[in-house]
Amino acid sequence: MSPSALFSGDFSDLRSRFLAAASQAGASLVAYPHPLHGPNGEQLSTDIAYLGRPDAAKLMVLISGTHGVEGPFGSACQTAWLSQNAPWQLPDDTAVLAIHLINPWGTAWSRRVNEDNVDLNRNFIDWQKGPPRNERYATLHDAVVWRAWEGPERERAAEAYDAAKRRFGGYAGLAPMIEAGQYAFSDGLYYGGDGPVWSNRTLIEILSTFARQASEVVVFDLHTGAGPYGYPALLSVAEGEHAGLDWGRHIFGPALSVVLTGTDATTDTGIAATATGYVSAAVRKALPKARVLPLVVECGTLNGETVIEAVQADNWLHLYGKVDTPLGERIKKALRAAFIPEDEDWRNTCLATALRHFDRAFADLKAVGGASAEKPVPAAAPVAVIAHAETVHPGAGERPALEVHDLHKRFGQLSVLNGVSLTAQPGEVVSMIGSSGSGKSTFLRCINLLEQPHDGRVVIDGEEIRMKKTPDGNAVPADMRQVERIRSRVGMVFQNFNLWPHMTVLENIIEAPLHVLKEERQAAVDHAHALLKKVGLSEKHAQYPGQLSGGQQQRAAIARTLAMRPKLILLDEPTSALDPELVGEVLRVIRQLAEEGNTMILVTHEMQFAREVSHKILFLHQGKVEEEGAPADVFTNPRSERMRQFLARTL
Ligand SMILES: Nc1ncnc2c1ncn2[C@@H]1O[C@H](COP(=O)(O)OP(=O)(O)OP(=O)(O)O)[C@@H](O)[C@H]1O
Repeated sequence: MSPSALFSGDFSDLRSRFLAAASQAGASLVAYPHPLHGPNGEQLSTDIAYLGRPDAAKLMVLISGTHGVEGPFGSACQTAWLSQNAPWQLPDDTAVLAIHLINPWGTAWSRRVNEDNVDLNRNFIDWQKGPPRNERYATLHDAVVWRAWEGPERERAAEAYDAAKRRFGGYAGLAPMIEAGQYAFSDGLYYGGDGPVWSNRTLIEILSTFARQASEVVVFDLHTGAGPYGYPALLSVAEGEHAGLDWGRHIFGPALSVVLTGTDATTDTGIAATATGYVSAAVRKALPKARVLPLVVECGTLNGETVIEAVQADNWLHLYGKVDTPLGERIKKALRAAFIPEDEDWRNTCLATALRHFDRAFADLKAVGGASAEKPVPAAAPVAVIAHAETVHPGAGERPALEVHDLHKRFGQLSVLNGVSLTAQPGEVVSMIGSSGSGKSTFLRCINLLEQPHDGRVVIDGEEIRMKKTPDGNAVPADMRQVERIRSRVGMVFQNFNLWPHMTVLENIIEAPLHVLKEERQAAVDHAHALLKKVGLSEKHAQYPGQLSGGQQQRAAIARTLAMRPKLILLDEPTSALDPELVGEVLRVIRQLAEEGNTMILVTHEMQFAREVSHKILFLHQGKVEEEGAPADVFTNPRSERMRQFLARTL
């Protein structure tokens, strides 16, 4: 395989090449499954390969995919270096840890950010202290984030952008303000998040498992997209001087550029010296006793303004556009080209330079304190899979969270459900899609008996709702106490929020826990505050629903649902009553619930979101399941003509 071919293919190709090279090298492999899947329905994970003794004091770490779409470069470097040095010989005191695609979602979906629109390299801040403020970005936000691809709003944004460029000395003056990262606009560029994201938590877990023993550590974080085209730069990014930087200067001399970051710091390397929250900071913080040399290989591609335009367009596409359209495909292609050019020379140069840096650093690492004898690497343990508590894959072998068999419902003469069945395993997200009037909402309402089905069975968490027949042949619940009990385990989020207008947000949330679950008041209040923090509404607890935006009301409604600790959450078009700019904040909360392993049945018209977040899609047509399956199958290869027509209308 030619070196440049190591860059090609999708997430699964990169992953299988890395795993093959790592096993050939004799590495122990561990997979950290990501809670979401890729565009082809593939299971996503961050994989690690560890070569050497577990107690090795000297450790070389290679990280790829911090910015998802840049992943193919880092992956190619890892795969090539592991293959090039096979069969591996290592001294007893030296080990290698390759962390493959730390933001696997971003690589799989070709996004620079992660599943929460977060720039991972701005997320490693000290969250105890709270995020820094970026007032300058706030003044630019409306100029770089627009809701419509064309039209007056986009034109106004373009004018504002040009005016800002004139005011701040061109794009070069603007870039440090935008790229510094910001923590106030979750739909914005270089958003650092509102807490540690999955990739952040996973990296820290990996380091504390595999690097804790090491006292001398070299870390390479592999990037593209900044600096001159095809000219890989070697950088070390730090908030201040430390021993690792001197070590780096000693190894690389003038080939290493040290970038000291700070609010008004500058650099000519193409990366943002104004930013905080870099991986480099995280590694040093995670390994406080070690001497750490954090290095970045940064391969320049297109000029900075073209790169940021590609990122901006992708941000629009993800928030307001549709990926599966000619425009969507054009935007994705431009984004990929801005980070991984289809250019054999660029690829070969970047790869060869990175491998040289690895070799040089590794030679010095082995020599620290005197080189020990090299020996063949011992046989590796088989692949292990670490399932985080929060990412446990929907449960095989457990009883289903929900089973619905052959559900029928009529309104007068109108047959709305004509035998709908559905099974959801614990932790699964099932999305119901279909035209208006196809019966989706009615189906949800029948599950918790807000509507009474005429026939069929509903089993929730193993308990079947007992029904009896009336003299006219209809089915009604046999035991209303059972219905109440089961209902208390099923949360429902409505299109129109349904908050009590005369109660504050906090009172809305504690109402049912106090009266239905009989929780102690203080416990209910504490839980409510924790939930408000989770949905980003800590400040709003004393406000009344009428004082909140639609998106905030819906997030409060979600917190109220969660307060009942539901086994199953039903969401009935939770974003369709919202203005477009408020949809994203609610989808992000729902996505977080999915990542945390909540079982959810979601009725939605947000196709891209359904595709990304669901394990299963059900397409209803005239009260029947017309098509069902994994999102990648249903959206990419619809079997029925009706589904094809529906997608053509909605995508
Ligand atoms: N309470 C009711 N009484 C009479 N007809 C009803 C009632 N609720 C729903 N319907 C009818 O049942 C059909 C299915 O409605 P339902 O709301 O389940 O569809 P849907 O697929 O959720 O549509 P949408 O996407 O527009 O919300 C529609 O024709 C609707 O008018």
